[in-house]
Amino acid sequence: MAPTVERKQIDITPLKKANVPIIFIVGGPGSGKGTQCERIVKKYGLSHLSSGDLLRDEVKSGSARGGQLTKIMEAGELVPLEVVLDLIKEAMLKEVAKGSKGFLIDGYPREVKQGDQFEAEIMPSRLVLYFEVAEETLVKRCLKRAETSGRVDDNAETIKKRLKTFMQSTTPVVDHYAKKGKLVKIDAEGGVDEIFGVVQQHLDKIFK
Ligand SMILES: Nc1ncnc2c1ncn2[C@@H]1O[C@H](COP(=O)(O)OP(=O)(O)O)[C@@H](O)[C@H]1O
Ligand SMILES: [Mg+2]
Repeated sequence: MAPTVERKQIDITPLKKANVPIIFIVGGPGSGKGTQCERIVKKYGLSHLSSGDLLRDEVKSGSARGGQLTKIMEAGELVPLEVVLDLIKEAMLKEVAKGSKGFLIDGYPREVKQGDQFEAEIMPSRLVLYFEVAEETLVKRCLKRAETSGRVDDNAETIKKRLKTFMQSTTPVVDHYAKKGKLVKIDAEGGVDEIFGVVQQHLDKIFK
């Protein structure tokens, strides 16, 4: 039984007051979530919060919790929901204080209960953008990124585990939001510009 993670008491009233659109960005490792989020931020001025980046920052902080996190990430497994959710909440509050127009929550949810917990504690997401890429393409892209990323989890062995985690835990997220009529599935095999063209067709409807 995983040790229960103590929750921080975080007052999210400012988030509820701001009531700006929240978009979940879902996709396998190397599916291009981060790349497309950069384009979206440039065009729509939204706040981009990557769960992986927030976790890596926590690891870099040298905190005791960071030490535990890096082991889980190197194993390609999922970090406890509560840890990620509290990091995201704190980051969202900082953004809202600066007047955020909306959020791209990148790399979260990675399992159905994460999405449900987020929506129960904060507010429902407006849309779920799912970047769909074939497994072999994901592996190729991650190995290519490994040449420069310096990430502890960009190596052949961990990439395989992350893929397994994605197939097992995250693909159910896609069906979960498809059933809610909130999923936009985007073929992300092609070039960055072509994919971003499709992304804009969906986001232009929300952000004038
Ligand atoms: N929502 C999450 N829940 C649990 N663990 C997460 C979550 N997001 C990221 N992680 C951890 O951080 C690692 C890297 O995530 P990320 O940077 O989003 O990878 P990528 O961008 O390649 O998909 C994941 O393999 C996992 O160990
Ligand atoms: Mg990423």
